[in-house]
Amino acid sequence: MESLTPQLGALLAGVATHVFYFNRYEFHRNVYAILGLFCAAIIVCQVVWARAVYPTFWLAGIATTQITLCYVIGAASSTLCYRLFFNPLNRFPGPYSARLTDFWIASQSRKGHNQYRILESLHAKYGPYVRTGANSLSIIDPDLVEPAYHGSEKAGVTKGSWYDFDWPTGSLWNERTIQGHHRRRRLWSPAFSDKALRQYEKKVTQFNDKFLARVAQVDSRPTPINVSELFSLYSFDIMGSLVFGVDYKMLETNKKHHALELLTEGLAGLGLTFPMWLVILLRPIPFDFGGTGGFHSFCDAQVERAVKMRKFSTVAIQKLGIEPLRRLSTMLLPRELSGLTKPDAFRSVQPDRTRALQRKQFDNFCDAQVQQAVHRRQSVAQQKADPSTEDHRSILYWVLKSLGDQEHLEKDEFLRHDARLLIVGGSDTTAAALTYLFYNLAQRPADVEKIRAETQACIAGVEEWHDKDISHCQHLNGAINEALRLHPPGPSGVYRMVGAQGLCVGEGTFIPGGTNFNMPLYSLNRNPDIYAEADSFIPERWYSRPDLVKHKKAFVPFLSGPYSCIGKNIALTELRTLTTRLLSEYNVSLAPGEDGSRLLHESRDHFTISLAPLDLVFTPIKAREGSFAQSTGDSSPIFARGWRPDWNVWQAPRHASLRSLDSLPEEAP
Ligand code: HEM
Repeated sequence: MESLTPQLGALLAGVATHVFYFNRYEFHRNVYAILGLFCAAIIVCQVVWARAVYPTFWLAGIATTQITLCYVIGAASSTLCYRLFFNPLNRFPGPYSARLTDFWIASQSRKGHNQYRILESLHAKYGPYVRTGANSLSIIDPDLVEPAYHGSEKAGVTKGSWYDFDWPTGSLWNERTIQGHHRRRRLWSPAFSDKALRQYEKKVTQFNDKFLARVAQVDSRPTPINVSELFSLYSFDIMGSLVFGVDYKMLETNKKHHALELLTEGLAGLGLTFPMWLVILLRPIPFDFGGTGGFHSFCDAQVERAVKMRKFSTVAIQKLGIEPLRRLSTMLLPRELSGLTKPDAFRSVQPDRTRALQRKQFDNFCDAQVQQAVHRRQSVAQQKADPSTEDHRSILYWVLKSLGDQEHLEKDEFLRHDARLLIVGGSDTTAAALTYLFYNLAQRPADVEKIRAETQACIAGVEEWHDKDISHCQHLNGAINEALRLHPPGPSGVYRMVGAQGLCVGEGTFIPGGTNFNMPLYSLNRNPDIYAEADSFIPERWYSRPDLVKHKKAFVPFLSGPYSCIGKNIALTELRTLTTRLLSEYNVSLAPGEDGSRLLHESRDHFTISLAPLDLVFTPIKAREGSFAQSTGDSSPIFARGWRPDWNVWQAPRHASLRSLDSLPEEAP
């Protein structure tokens, strides 16, 4: 019995560390310290026992291993027992495996990057509260919207541990405490003031012109346009110009900037909710998979590394056996690569960059832009140049102004993170909103007519109209709301944590303190308890049919409260002005053979949605009103029936300001 005392002690120590530490505190931020302490304890044990207790180093090693194992078993069994029997979250329904591990939900969504769809099916099965992890819930109860977002400060709700993926640095968005977040957001306020927004709108107008030029380029022969891509180019061009003051000219050249390519793939891991301790633990691995690429990228990187090693030593690979690698790649590689034959799969992997590296490159790109913006501002300030030059009006200009004359701002880790945040937050989201809006409008000519009529009434006779002239157009706003409701750009919602005191929701649901939760916007926005005819696109529900919205406060596409979207007004300006411009000149329809199923089913949930293609046809209104429309004896639905080569007899309307773009290449995007 006496000889078992150290093992028993280690077992109890394991239980105690779980009960008094791991189970009570967020330990992921200290994961390195914990690991270091653990390794140090093992080494001390080994050395002390080898010198003082056991006759040989070998025997001391066996004893140390036993003790270590006992400690780990103690901590693991205590965790298991707690999760199975004592966790207060066990009264919430959900898959049994979700009780045990946070890996469950990540493993479910890893293959298809479709977490929001998995959450949708879980809610359909279990109701408004679903257990999705050892300490997390997914909730679509409208009563939670008020404390979670509008009144989060009062309710003690903060951002969840998910936001620590860049810990200990990170952007404004990663700031979890209300005070810390408030402090940082104050710096950004001047960049989003009314005065600044008025200046940004001029830039938005320039990009609207360019967008119409792209469409006009192909409209003399209505050719299908992949609008997912074109709206991405548009929104990224705008964000580059607004944030950094640089025009990347993607709309003119119809070519994606490499940073945009990197952005999409590099952020894929954000849509997977792996436990944060693992993400932080594995981050410094040379392939830098951690920040957001997560476990998935790490696995891809490992496979890639293994494949590269093959080049150096075929003999070694032969000894390892290629078959296990192939199997591993089938399991871990993105779906599009799995199922390929062995050489194909490896050929595809080799030239491909890992997502982690792509993210790193995207970060480098943003850092370089920040550096240039800082230098530009400094040099212009030194020359006392005209402060009304365009560069001065970028978002970074305002932020640098708030920061004052600090030295080496280009190296400011937080500023660099914030610049990346703006690019990501402002481009993907707006592109998604525009794409889904036009997906719906393309199938609803009556809504297009209504929007056209009301916007034209507002801008007719106004020489240079602005967003404020159309911002009250009810059908336009209603259509935008419906697109954001049915297809939220961040479909899985955001991650929040309940304060230590817990939270009472509605009439009697208590969420224990420290619980992480998310409200998947996709499911929340289609909840029949909140909206009548929840799956239908009905713009009128936002103005003349209030009976179709049962909980108005539950509609939060930009969130509300202290953590809400800072770029909401810019986004709405883009959405309203571009839609008005497009619909005033074009009818829109699905391209022949397009039914939107790629967009609906193949878009990937990377926290924001990464869009699959959608082909639309824009047809000049003049053409429709002319003899062709009459010759079919049909009205607007004709455009959904297919493209006819004889449409090319109609000349595209040209905006006077677009003549400079006439030299653009001829091919369709
Ligand atoms: C339709 C377009 C947009 C939608 C639906 C949208 C939605 C959201 C949502 C839901 C959040 C909260 C995220 C969270 O708490 O995790 C957010 C935050 C944010 N958005 Fe947007 N956004 C859009 C456009 C934009 C634009 C154009 C910009 C930039 C100009 C932008 C910049 C930001 C920033 C900086 C944050 C972080 C704010 C903070 O943490 O204080 N967004 N957005």
